[in-house]
Amino acid sequence: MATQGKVITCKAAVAYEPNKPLVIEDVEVAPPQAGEVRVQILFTALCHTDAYTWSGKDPEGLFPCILGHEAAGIVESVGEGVTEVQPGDHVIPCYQAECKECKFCKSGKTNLCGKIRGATGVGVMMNDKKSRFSVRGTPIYHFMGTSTFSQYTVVHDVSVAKIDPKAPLEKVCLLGCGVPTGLGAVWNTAKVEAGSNVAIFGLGTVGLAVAEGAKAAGASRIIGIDIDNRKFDRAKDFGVTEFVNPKDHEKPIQQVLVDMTDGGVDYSFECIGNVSIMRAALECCHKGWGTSVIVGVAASGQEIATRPFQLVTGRVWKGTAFGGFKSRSQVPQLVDKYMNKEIKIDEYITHNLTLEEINKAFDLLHGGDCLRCVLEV
Ligand SMILES: NC(=O)C1=CN([C@@H]2O[C@H](COP(=O)(O)OP(=O)(O)OC[C@H]3O[C@@H](n4cnc5c(N)ncnc54)[C@H](OP(=O)(O)O)[C@@H]3O)[C@@H](O)[C@H]2O)C=CC1
Ligand SMILES: N[C@@H](CCC(=O)N[C@@H](CSC=O)C(=O)NCC(=O)O)C(=O)O
Ligand SMILES: [Zn+2]
Ligand SMILES: [Zn+2]
Repeated sequence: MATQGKVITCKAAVAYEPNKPLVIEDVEVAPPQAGEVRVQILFTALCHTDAYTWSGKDPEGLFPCILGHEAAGIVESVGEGVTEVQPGDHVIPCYQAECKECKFCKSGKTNLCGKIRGATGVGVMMNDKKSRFSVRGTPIYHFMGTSTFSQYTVVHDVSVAKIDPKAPLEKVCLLGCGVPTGLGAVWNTAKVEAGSNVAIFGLGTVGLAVAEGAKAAGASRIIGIDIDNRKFDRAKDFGVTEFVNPKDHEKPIQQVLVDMTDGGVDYSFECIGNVSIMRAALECCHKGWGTSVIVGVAASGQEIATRPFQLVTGRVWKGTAFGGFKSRSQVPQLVDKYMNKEIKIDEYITHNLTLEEINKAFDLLHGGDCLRCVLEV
């Protein structure tokens, strides 16, 4: 490979300051060190979490940085000791690593991995605690261990899933975050059973993927809650059977749902990132067994609250990261499921733009029509 072992200069979208438009820059990307992989990113989507960090509300948000964590590409080169991928492999970068060796990975109880989390939380690589990105000599922080708003990125080898080379990268990039998160929240975290009543707060990509997962699990009532009535038509295609807009009711939304479901739902999912709604999602659950899963990411300083009596009387409060999927093992399986038409992806892609148009893509993300916007990088 002509570029192997050399610095690559390529285009990337740099976030210099919170809420200031991203700048398309010529970025220098250093070669991968031991245990690292340099990936040519071909397609990346935007997730609400990118907007959250860009907003300045993420306590781990560091600037200047290269955001992006829902992408697909091709391995350009690998560092010393990398055995599981090689140049030319088609891959999905995974912000939730899977080393298969740490106490988290070995526990069998979680998909969280501890091997590199300390480095990814401070925007650097594990080896030397430095960034592989720079612009005119100034280091640019990594983000979530992925930084996919760049034509080339460097990731840890434990953060890259090798996938079927026949899979269309412009579609399966979505398996880097939102769709698995929603499906896995239902299948892995809540373990919804057939016949259950489910409430989903927030009908964006993550909420709709929860609906898709709940339908596949055989849920009988799937109640979507959103503040925009236009969301319902689209949500029906993903499995939502009933729609509630809190603005149409005087009573608190949890009471509305309790009344609708003879005492509360079996499972609820908060897919917004709003701590008041997290409380409502818990309190709309049935006494004795109702389980609420927090999926949304809330801003720094926000805290959840409820009367402990809600838990004493049998409701369960849980959370999920990447839907509980073990990334390197299970992302390739999700790709296969998509190829076998067992899960949707195309239906979540409402817009397609290029990396140069990334600021327009962020504007779209805040409009009600956009689920996922895929950028050609
Ligand atoms: N735990 C994890 O691993 C992951 C968490 N996330 C988080 O999940 C959340 C959802 O992500 P994503 O689907 O991309 O985001 P979206 O913004 O697309 O979805 C959120 C939806 O909730 C709606 N909404 C906003 N306020 C309310 C309200 N008060 N009541 C009901 N609905 C409301 C929004 O409407 P409108 O568009 O009109 O504002 C939107 O349709 C985010 O917080 C994201 O950071 C994402 C991926 C992984
Ligand atoms: N830095 C953020 C962390 C936000 C968060 O919870 N991220 C999710 C993924 S959100 C994807 O779109 C996650 O996987 N969390 C587990 C983890 O190890 O980060 C903050 O501090 O708010
Ligand atoms: Zn995401
Ligand atoms: Zn691990």
